[in-house]
Amino acid sequence: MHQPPQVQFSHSIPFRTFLIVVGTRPEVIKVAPVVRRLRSVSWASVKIVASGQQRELLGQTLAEFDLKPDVTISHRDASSGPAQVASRLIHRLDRIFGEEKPDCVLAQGDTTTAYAASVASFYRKIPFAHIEAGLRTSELDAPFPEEFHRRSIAVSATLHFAPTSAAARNLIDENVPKDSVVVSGNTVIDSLLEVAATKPSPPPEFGSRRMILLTAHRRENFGSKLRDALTGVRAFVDLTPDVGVYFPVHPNPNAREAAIEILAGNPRIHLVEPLGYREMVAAIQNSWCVVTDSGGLQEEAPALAKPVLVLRDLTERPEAVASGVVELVGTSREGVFRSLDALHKSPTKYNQMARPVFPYGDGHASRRIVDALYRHFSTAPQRQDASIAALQYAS
Ligand SMILES: CC(=O)N[C@H]1[C@@H](OP(=O)(O)OP(=O)(O)OC[C@H]2O[C@@H](n3ccc(=O)[nH]c3=O)[C@H](O)[C@@H]2O)O[C@H](CO)[C@@H](O)[C@@H]1O
Repeated sequence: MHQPPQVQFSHSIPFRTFLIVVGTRPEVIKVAPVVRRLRSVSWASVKIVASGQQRELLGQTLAEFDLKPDVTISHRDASSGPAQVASRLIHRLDRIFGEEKPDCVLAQGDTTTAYAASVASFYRKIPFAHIEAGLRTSELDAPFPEEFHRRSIAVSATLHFAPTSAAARNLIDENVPKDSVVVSGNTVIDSLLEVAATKPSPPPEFGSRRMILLTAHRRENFGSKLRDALTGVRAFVDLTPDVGVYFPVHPNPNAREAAIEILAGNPRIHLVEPLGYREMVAAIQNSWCVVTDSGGLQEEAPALAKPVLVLRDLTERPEAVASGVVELVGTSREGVFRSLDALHKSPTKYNQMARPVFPYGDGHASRRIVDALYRHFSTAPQRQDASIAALQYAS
């Protein structure tokens, strides 16, 4: 595996304090390696702020990665549209940033939490470092509201950690200063490879049947799109006796109701509660293929040599599509049925898609990120724009 260039820590830098803001399961999975690495260096301290955007999944995932939030934002108000969550969080984070006075705020991805953290940092003039920067679809509302969040974050961030060269190019095309962009790889591959190496056991339902690992919960698919897609999966499984489905169902009621209504009642379809990350990695490793609208699974499954059918028309992760191991199949019932059937009927097609490819990283993204933070803070005075050489790496 390619090793990233080592930064020579030839002189010490003043001690720096970082706040990492997380709100959802995938953010924890993706920031955990960065937190661990920042905690292993002598020049930094890091605190975790839990935004509570996803309450149960956030707590479970933090515990699984042995992380405890230093500050937890509790929500008494139950209203949960993106506007309410964003406005509450900007207000609360502003107070926290004012009290903590960190040298830098970090957040990952494109959630309302990451967006609110970037806005609150901007108002406080605190440098903001964005992990998983530069992902883009061509449409501002797909995915909704994540595409808007990530484009907005790019406007004010000081450092942009792009997972791929294409993501870095997207940023530069939007006039983000080149020297503030670092191609780091995606930290999800750090977490994935670490967990996969421990060889977690597959869920008992897997047996010897070909298992489709299914996840579906994107806001823009709720309603008829999700129902159509699940109907396509159901029709395929009803007609194909050697195939089963394993579906960890997201707690969102829109996802849950559709899953139960359309998929319950076939003994080869297993609807289960959300999995811990170890169980999830085992489920990917032992699946026949992955059918999903998730972003993270499009990154993880190719690294574990599993074909992915994506229940969307667009993706901000085109690299694995270009490699031929991920296919965008949309959400129509015929399209989903046809794609599963083609994969089942053609061993050649299956084998072409079941290859390990690593377009999103090599497992060393967190090291590149912490090295880049070191470079930035060893040269830049506090609270000033970044000047950092773009690190390129061969994936
Ligand atoms: C399409 C899109 O905009 N997706 C964004 C969304 O993530 P994303 O769509 O990946 O969010 P998901 O909730 O699907 O989470 C995926 C992650 O959770 C794991 N998993 C999933 C199910 C389960 O039962 N147990 C479990 O551990 C998966 O292996 C994966 O690592 O927020 C992320 C964090 O900001 C961003 O990086 C993504 O760009």
